[in-house]
Amino acid sequence: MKFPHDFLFGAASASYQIEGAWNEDGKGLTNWDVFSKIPGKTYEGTNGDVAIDHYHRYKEDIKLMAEMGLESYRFSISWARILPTGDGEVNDKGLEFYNNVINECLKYGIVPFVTLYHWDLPFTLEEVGGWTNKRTAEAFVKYAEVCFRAFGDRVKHWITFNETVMFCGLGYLKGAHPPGIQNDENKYFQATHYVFYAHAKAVEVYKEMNHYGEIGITHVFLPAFSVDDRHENVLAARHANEYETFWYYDPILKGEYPSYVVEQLKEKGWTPSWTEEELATLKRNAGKNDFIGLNYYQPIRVEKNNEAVSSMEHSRETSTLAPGNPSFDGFYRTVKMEDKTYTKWGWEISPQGFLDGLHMLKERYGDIKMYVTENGLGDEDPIIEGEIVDVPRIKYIEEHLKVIKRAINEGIHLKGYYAWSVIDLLSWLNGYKKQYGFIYVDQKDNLNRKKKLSFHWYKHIIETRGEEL
Ligand SMILES: C[C@@]1(C(=O)O)OC[C@H]2O[C@@H](O)[C@H](O)[C@@H](O)[C@H]2O1
Repeated sequence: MKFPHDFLFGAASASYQIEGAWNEDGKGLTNWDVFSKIPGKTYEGTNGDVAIDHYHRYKEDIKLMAEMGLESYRFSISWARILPTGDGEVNDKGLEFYNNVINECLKYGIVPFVTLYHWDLPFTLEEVGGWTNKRTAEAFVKYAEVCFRAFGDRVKHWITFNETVMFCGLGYLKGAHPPGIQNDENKYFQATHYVFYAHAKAVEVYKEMNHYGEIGITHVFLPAFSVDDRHENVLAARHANEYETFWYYDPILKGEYPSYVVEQLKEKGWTPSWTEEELATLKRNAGKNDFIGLNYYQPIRVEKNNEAVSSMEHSRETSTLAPGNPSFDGFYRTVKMEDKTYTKWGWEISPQGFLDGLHMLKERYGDIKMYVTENGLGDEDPIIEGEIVDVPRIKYIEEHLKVIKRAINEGIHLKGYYAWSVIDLLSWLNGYKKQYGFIYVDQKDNLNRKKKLSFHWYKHIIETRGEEL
């Protein structure tokens, strides 16, 4: 049986990780341009100054996507190319670049799926408190409106934010991402609230413009499961799902925060300084969301944590979701289990965990449309006689596509799959240690592109609409 005719087979990227041209054509400084140059922050001091030079090679890259038969390309716009100071004057060269990228996609019949914010914040806004300052939320709405007006005639699929838990959690709890603050729960929850408020306002603006496209938000989807049936561990899994999933999806889809978390924030003094107007904005716009995007890589297996957790020191490695760490509030810890399979970076490989998690979402949020906006294998790809033989990636994606087909048959409203990533790109903290792409980029030879084995495999899957899966 094939995937439905309206199911989109896509792949994804992000501006800071592919574009380079960090200071070209009027682009403003971003938080990542600054943070990545602080000694010790990234592996071997890698940064996005050049990345894979997509800014100058986008035509070659999109042509390769067309050769793969890609139906849709998810990419992000760098806010600082459009509004270099965050909320000041528009930079026409920035508009020009993304108009060119969009038109190049459409030339090949590739559907552009645009993320407005994939972690690269104009530095002028970071300097005044970033997402803990309501000015950033208001600036985002202005930026979103500029993009809707400039590109909305051709872009009909919009994602406001990518993985809020990552840029807020790593920015204010683990300190591994800008602004590099550790263990500040008040700033963390405040930042997430202003992001949700900015999202709701952007949805409201978009719908008022009657572009007849669709808009949503993308979250990390990290379903938590207890390691066993012991009551305290079942409670730990519930706690993890409340803080890592419902805190993120409820304000978007229900227009209110999960009471389980709200009550505990009050007890701990971590309640954001939200206003009635902001909460009313969430409520008023919840029903206008067209979809949610799920970035699924793995589930987490949790147990109650009974050891005291002082303010944790974090490293690049502990900040990348590998199991074995206590939660920020010390309530639970993630566990690596003997009977599970893991990547080289300790991420569990669990298509079944995805299916179980999807049913959890359907139970809580009903029939909301969903896209898998990221899924893929970060690996050190085997190179044999000059060919990139990334069989592990093929197997990983194949197993997840099989489960997605099954989920659709079980009534889950899934309408597309975007592999992370379309092309090898810069990892925020890990440089080029692991690759994710269908297209290889030779860091040792002029960033030359080369089709991997998975490129040809995915081309076949798209052509046959996954009939054999
Ligand atoms: C931490 C990490 C990684 O490098 O493995 O997770 C998977 C993927 O998630 C994306 O949202 C990030 O933009 C991209 O850089 C990747 O980041």
